[in-house]
Amino acid sequence: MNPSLSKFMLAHTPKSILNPTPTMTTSLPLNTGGSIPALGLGTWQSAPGEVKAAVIHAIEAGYRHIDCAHCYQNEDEVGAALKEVFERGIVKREDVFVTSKLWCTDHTRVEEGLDRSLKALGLQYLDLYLMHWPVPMNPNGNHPLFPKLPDGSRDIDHSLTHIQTWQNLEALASSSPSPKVKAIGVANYSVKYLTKLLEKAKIVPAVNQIENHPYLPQQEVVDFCKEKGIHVTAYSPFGSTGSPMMKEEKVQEVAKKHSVGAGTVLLSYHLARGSSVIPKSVTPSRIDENRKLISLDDEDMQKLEALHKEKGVTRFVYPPFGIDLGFSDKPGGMDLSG
Ligand SMILES: NC(=O)C1=CN([C@@H]2O[C@H](COP(=O)(O)OP(=O)(O)OC[C@H]3O[C@@H](n4cnc5c(N)ncnc54)[C@H](OP(=O)(O)O)[C@@H]3O)[C@@H](O)[C@H]2O)C=CC1
Ligand SMILES: O=C[C@H](O)[C@@H](O)[C@@H](O)[C@H](O)C(=O)O
Repeated sequence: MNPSLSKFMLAHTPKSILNPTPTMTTSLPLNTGGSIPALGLGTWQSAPGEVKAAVIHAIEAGYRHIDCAHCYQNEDEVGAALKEVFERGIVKREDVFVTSKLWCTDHTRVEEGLDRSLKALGLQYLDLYLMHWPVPMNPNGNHPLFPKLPDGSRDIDHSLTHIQTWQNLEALASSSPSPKVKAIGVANYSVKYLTKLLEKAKIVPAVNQIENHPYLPQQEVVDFCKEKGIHVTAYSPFGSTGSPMMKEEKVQEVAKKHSVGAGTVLLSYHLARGSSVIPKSVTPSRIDENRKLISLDDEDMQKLEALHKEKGVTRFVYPPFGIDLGFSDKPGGMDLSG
């Protein structure tokens, strides 16, 4: 085609055609050659007794991505839900993207941690296995998940670093003949920790799952991940428990402009940035509502991107590890970056 004609057509093509409206099953590429569905169901703090119904409802409603973790203490119920949807023929195993995470007390026994999650979930393989935090904790402490020292602080295991944990995950991902994980990644990694990891890594993490919303855009992490080919998944998109971000005035203004709910704006913000997003709900009507995504325009994004400067950076999820994880909004603590 004549180059000036193609330039003209590009300039006059509606933006909606160039950037089609994302849908919940829009697939985003991973550096493994695979892909991840743009929207997943979160399961943290989804109580046993509620999470099975939530997962079944989500799959029936079209979700194809479930975010789990051993630490959530509900993987057996998620597994029961998956068993049911597979048996009822609603979806096949290969049509659902299942993520789980290696908990901090399992850094010295990654295969055991993985096998425990696979057993609870009733699966032969995971689509993605993440290191939940770059912080090893005592595997033989006074609590299986949250061991503490007598002074009440978290019982950190200083016998290994997150880099050794990553090397053990790499071995799992490259085991033959068929690895039990299709992809490995990390969560809660700052640029500082990622830089140290990449110096030694043979496999670049497929994903970095981080807290992300307009009060905590983490632009430096998102940009760094993009440069290194690491996909970002945004967690706590509504500001976690009680969804405080939904009340934000500017979010509501954007929602009103597009005649959608505040949740749609908060989820669509990540799609506009090339990230996937994993809202949690155990409420059927909200699980349905959270499927809706739209294309936000530059004006909307500018408004949302200015929010953390106007209101201050706010991080809703920051466990008391006592460790400096390299995030500029949370200085202090021991440096374990290696
Ligand atoms: N890697 C990590 O360290 C972390 C990962 N995650 C993952 O991300 C997921 C999402 O983050 P999470 O912290 O749970 O919080 P979210 O930001 O997803 O918010 C969840 C809260 O919002 C409510 N909610 C959901 N949808 C709506 C709606 N449409 N209208 C009003 N309220 C709504 C939920 O209530 P209800 O359920 O009662 O409907 C719940 O109280 C987690 O579940 C987990 O899978 C989260 C934190 C850390
Ligand atoms: O994924 C969710 C969060 O990371 C959660 O697992 C942690 O915040 C945990 O409750 C902790 O206290 O360390």
